[in-house]
Amino acid sequence: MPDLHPEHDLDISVVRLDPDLPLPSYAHPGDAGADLHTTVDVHLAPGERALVPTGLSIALPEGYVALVHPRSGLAARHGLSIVNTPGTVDAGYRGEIKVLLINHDPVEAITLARGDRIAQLVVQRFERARFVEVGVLPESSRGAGGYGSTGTGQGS
Ligand SMILES: O=c1ccn([C@H]2C[C@H](O)[C@@H](COP(=O)(O)OP(=O)(O)OP(=O)(O)O)O2)c(=O)[nH]1
Ligand SMILES: [Mg+2]
Repeated sequence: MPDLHPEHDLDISVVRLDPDLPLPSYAHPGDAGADLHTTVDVHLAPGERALVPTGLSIALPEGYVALVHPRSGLAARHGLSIVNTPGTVDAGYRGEIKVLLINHDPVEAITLARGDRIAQLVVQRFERARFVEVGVLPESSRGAGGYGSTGTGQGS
C-alpha cells in the first residue's frame, strides 16, 4: 500500500506473537487506524464481552500512545464495540495488545474467526501534563456549562 506522506511515517517495533497473522495495516493511504486481528475464534452472546488477543506487542517511542478504537462497520452491522473505547496502550507497555470486545446487540450473537479484523489502532502524540494546583481557574465563555447546556437544536 503506497503511503500518502511516507516522510511522516513513524517506525514502531512490533513483535508478532502469532507469526501466521499479519502486522497491523492501514487499508488506505491516509487512514488513521491500522486494523488489528483476533488470534482466536470468538463467540459473543448478546451483551457478552471478551478480552481478545491480537498477537501483537509493540514498543511505542516515548511521547506516543496507541488508542484501540472500534471498527464502525462491525458496530453498525452487528453492534460490536469495545467496552473501554478507546483502549489506551501506553508507551511502556510490552505485553500483548488485547481488545475488550462487547456485543451490544440485544438478540443476535456475534461470531468472529481467527484472523478477522476486530479493531483499529490509532497512534498519536500526546502531551504529558504537569498538574499545577491553583485556588481559582481563569474565566472562560463556557464556564461550568456542560451536559447539554447549549441545547440540542440548531443553535441560537
Ligand atoms: O484496550 C486496551 C487497553 C489497555 N491495554 C494494555 C496496554 C496498556 O498500557 C495496559 C494498561 O491499560 P490501562 O491503563 O487502560 O489499564 P488499567 O486498568 O489502568 O491497568 P494498569 O493499572 O495496568 O495501568 O493494558 C491493551 O492491551 N488494550
Ligand atoms: Mg492504567
